[in-house]
Amino acid sequence: MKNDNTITIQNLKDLDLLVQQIRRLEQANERPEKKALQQYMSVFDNSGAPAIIIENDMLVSRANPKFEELTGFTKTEIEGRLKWPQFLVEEDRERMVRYHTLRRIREDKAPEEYECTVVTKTGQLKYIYMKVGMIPGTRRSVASFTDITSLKLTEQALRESDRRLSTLMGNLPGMAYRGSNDARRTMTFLSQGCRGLTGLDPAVLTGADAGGYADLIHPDDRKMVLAVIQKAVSQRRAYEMVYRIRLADNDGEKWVWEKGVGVFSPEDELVALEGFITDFTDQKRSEQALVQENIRLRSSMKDRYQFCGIIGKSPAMQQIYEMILKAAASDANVIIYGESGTGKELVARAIHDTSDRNRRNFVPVNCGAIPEGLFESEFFGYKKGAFSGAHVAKKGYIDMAEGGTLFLDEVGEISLHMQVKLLRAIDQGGYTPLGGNEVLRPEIRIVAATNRDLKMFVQKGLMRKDFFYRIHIIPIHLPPLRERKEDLPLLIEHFLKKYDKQDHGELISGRVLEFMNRYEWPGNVRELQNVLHRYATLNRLDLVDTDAHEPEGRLPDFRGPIEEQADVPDFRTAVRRFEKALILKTLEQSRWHREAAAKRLGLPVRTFFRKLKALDISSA
Ligand SMILES: Nc1ncnc2c1ncn2[C@@H]1O[C@H](COP(=O)(O)OP(=O)(O)OP(=O)(O)O)[C@@H](O)[C@H]1O
Repeated sequence: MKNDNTITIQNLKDLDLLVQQIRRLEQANERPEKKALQQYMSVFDNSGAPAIIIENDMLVSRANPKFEELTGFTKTEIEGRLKWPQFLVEEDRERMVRYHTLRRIREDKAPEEYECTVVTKTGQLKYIYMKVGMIPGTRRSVASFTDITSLKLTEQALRESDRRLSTLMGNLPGMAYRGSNDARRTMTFLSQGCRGLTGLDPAVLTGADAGGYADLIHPDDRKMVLAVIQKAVSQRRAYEMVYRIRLADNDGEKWVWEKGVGVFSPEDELVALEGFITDFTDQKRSEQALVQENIRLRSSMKDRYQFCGIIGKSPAMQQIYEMILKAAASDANVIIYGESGTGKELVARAIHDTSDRNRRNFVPVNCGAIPEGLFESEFFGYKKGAFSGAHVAKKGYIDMAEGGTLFLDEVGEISLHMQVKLLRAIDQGGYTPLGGNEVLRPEIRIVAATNRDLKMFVQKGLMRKDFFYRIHIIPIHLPPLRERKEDLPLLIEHFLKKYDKQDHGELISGRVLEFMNRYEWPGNVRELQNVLHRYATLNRLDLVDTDAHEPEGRLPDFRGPIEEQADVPDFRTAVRRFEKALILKTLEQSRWHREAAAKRLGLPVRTFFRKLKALDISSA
């Protein structure tokens, strides 16, 4: 505090200084001169905080303008007329009188600072925080106030909303939580719903030496739960999952549904996880019952001639349908063996579509078409700027398949080096997108496919044993078309219906059908599909005869497209038709082995696959 007239008491600290100053003058035995006193009184009056001087008999002898403002009484109404307790609510009076008396017996006996409630002239209540000190050598005290009404009201509103929230949470059919992001899932708060859900009192799980919530999670689900949380938190998004918990006292288990989110500080540090967990047992049980019922119904269906878009009613295909349903009901990895064109991808899709992953992605990857150098970026993705040319971040296949199915077609083409990386990614180790630093732990199911003998690959050292055993859990062997000729009529009918706008179906004579029946179908269903597609669009039936004898009247052979297409409208169309015919012919010669066809044409595998797509051959 400075010693001039411009000084004001801005707050309680200034009041302290004022009292100390008076005390010093007293101690120095220098009676404050009239002028100095006047100065102090002026400071008192100009104080930014309400202040009063209280006499021994509790009469207020001086009040500053701020106090007038606070209470609505004027100086004339207050000074020498009103006693301090008269400004207080009934409940506070006794306490204030006690402090007042104590302070005069021994100053340090009474608290210096406290809260009380003042009643204004109009009867309004004001919450105040006050500080009181004795004026040395006198029986007077000086009190200064801070109006904390709005603070108190906010506090009350907060308490009320807290109360309402906890009533609400207490009555919810589940438990709300706040906890740390650690492997034990330490909880700092659990709503009362904890008892109903887990059989445990919230205090048991939140106390200082409580075991973490992770202990309640079923051991088979724990890894998945932690991985889902880590992944969501690292991507700043909410997590949601269904898993099992074990109940207290070995009282069985429950399925629960959890949804939560990471809470971040303004400095962007993860401070907690908050969310909600609710009983999901009934829903899960009815879902499981439905899947079982589905399996039962489907298994009991006799003579199924098609399943999830797969055509075939041979006993071999019936067995495949059973296998698909069994694989769909489990979460284990699947490997599909079969020659090219037997429908391995169709089977993989059917497993995905009938499993409870069907709301997430099915991501097909042709491992044979990815050059070694691009493998990592294709599978793991990359961040923007990870390498020159990475102008935008790109998701990898693994991330795209999160929660769903990753279909690894031609899995035998994956190099040993990449097998290690993939294995680590899908097991505990996780993976990091190129140019990134967070470790992602995927939750995917792998369905792989191959037309090679993978056991032989392992023996020859072309496939790692651990990788093989990781993917070879449920094997499905798709029979080639020549071993299920009884499916031919159904397939022919199906494809002609699909492609034939002019209804050539009737034009396929008995002799041609017979020929088709004897034909070996090296390209399996894909070849049959392409032959019929061409037949429907070009009115030509091309088959490369192997051992079968052609029917009388010969099927038309492959002919040069230019002579045949005399009505070519332009150069580009002509080139396109030529390319298509050439590729089809080469595919036939390579028994529909696409890599072999690419090699024969001297094209890089990727380019060849692009062409197949552009010319609509792969989907034909
Ligand atoms: N049983 C079937 N019913 C209907 N269409 C089928 C059937 N089998 C295969 N197809 C069709 O044949 C084509 C090839 O099938 P798919 O791609 O699933 O075979 P694949 O075994 O994965 O072949 P590849 O090993 O060459 O990748 C697809 O267009 C598919 O729709």
